[in-house]
Amino acid sequence: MDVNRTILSVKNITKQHQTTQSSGITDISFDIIEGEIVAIIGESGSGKSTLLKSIYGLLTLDVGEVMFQDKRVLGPDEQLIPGHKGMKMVTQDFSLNIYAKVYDNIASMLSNTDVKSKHEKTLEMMEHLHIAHLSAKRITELSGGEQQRVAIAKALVSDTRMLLLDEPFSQVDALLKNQLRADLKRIATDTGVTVVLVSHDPADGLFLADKLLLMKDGQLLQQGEPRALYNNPEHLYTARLLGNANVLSAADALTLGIDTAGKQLVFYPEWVEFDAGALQFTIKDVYYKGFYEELLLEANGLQIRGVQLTVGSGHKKNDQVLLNIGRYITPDEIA
Ligand SMILES: Nc1ncnc2c1ncn2[C@@H]1O[C@H](COP(=O)(O)OP(=O)(O)OP(=O)(O)O)[C@@H](O)[C@H]1O
Repeated sequence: MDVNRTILSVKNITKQHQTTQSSGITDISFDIIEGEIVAIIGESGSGKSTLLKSIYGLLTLDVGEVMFQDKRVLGPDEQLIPGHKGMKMVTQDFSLNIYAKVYDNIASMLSNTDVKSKHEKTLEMMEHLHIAHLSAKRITELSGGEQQRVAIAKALVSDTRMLLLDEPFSQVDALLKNQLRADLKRIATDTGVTVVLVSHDPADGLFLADKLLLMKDGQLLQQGEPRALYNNPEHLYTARLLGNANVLSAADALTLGIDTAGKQLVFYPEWVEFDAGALQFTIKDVYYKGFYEELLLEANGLQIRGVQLTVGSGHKKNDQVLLNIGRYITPDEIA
């Protein structure tokens, strides 16, 4: 039997920062199941970091509570070292001792009462993170990606059940990013640890997460499994954040023969069928992207962006093409 055990429960939490404008997070509630990877995503200033810090016990909440393994997470006014010992947060600066060796950075998290077990656990964690070969290197000798693995190993070695990651891929280039995303997924599966990460790049969430939490203006706008949210966004914000959504007004939709009953028409470029249907568009521009081309299409001043074709499909600038908007949604208008 599949037993889904809640490891974290966020109950109606509100935290307003002391500024003249309203800022922070308002009345947020959700549960996280043990072993899940959860990504908190949203535009800049939407409250992602405030939420992560609240979960970790770094902020004194105005209202509500965070329960980790059925115990309330205490805030900074209640205990000197915030949080809970089963949770660890890895921040963007990694907080490593840069002069110490990789091994010592990780081992320093364990007590000396059982030196043999300390050594074994450190070795085991380095194996898990694929950094055993770096054991004797100093942090200053490592790349950004390697430092990140050491930081995660350090966070996980002391029986951590939940890993909180603040923008884990912000320090690495695009090539390494895919590798690190895949690594993080593997590590979570191998160790069974629950991961909560904050990212300004929704692609991280789509790639990695079992569950997305979409923040907007300090509120939890939508939550759910990435594929479900991508395919059925309740709000325009969700479609814009997760995909390269095209948005047309109801009046513009009508000119294309689509009656949206006054709502905006939203569709991803991959929902547009090419050389099909009866909508005649002009190719206004072709953007070369390597193994594919992206088109800018226009009809009567209406533009459709992001439709992709494989290179060599034969379509070029100023060609007339027929399109069919094979699928669209008319989500609620939270911009
Ligand atoms: N310590 C603070 N004092 C005052 N206001 C704050 C503080 N921290 C955050 N805020 C404000 O609270 C709101 C949410 O900020 P937060 O950092 O949580 O958002 P975010 O989604 O993580 O943003 P970003 O992606 O830019 O890091 C913003 O309006 C921000 O200016």
